[in-house]
Amino acid sequence: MDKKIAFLGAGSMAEALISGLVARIGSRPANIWVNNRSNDSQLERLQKEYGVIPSRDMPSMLKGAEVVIIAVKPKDVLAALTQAKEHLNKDMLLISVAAGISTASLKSIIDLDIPIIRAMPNTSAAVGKSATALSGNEFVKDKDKQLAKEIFGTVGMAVYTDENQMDAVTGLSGSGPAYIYYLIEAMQLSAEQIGLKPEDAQKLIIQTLIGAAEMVHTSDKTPLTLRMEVTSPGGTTEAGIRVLEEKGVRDALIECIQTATNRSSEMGIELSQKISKGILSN
Ligand SMILES: NC(=O)C1=CN([C@@H]2O[C@H](COP(=O)(O)OP(=O)(O)OC[C@H]3O[C@@H](n4cnc5c(N)ncnc54)[C@H](O)[C@@H]3O)[C@@H](O)[C@H]2O)C=CC1
Ligand SMILES: O=C(O)[C@@H]1CCC=N1
Repeated sequence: MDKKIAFLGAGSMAEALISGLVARIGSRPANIWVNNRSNDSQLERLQKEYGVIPSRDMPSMLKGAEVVIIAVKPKDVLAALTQAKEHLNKDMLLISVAAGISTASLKSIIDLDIPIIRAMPNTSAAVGKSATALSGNEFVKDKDKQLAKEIFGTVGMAVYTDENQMDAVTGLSGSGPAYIYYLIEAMQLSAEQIGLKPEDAQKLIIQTLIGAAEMVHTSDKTPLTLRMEVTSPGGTTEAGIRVLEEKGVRDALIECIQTATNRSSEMGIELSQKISKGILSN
């Protein structure tokens, strides 16, 4: 891709997207510009590792940029966009990955009628496996939708949805990798306790997860059917799953995703309040 892309923010999400873009679409690294608030060594590292251009000079960053991606924390969106807004124009596509922040809030900060896409990827973008949901404001045209889909499509799967679904997407798949890592951490701890060698356990855990994901992905069977196929009456799985049920793990997961979803919506409200009070700092 030959388009100039400017990243405002250079943290985990920006890096996951950059690494995916550079590795997968052969985006020319010299077309990817990136800034952050103050961490010079992080910018140097990104330059070294991916060949992208670090810059804190907003006019140079945004001059000729066709896509501007906001990848700062939700609480920093107002400050970052306030700094950028006079260099934005209607030929640009603004994409925000900030959790909870609506396209209406973004538009009210920049005060410009330009296409804005709210995206919710996840950090598996770094390995080309993000699950990304996208939604756009009223100025988004088909070509903008295609461009965003191309960008996020190169780092995984990308689908369009209604903006009112985005908080739920954030709670489910935006935060989702962390839930899976949490499960892996627990499996690692238990492997230690049951006396497995850590290096064997690691390989077994990873392959078990990949295999189960692949089964759900490719099989016509429901997860329940697949689970029942593992569960022999009176056997090990039944004994293990009984503990999960007794401890309320299913309910805990449901509550976890609901709470993350609620938090996304709260973060949106917090930003709206800051915008209406004109508070730029954290
Ligand atoms: N980490 C994740 O799994 C995901 C994160 N997101 C969203 O991505 C955004 C970034 O998250 P992370 O990368 O995890 O955060 P992070 O804390 O790793 O990175 C944030 C970056 O923004 C920079 N920054 C702060 N204020 C700035 C300003 N005024 N101008 C320019 N840069 C500024 C920081 O220096 C840092 O480089 C958040 O809004 C988050 O909701 C979305 C999906 C998944
Ligand atoms: O924890 C967060 O707020 C961000 C949004 C989705 C994943 N990480």
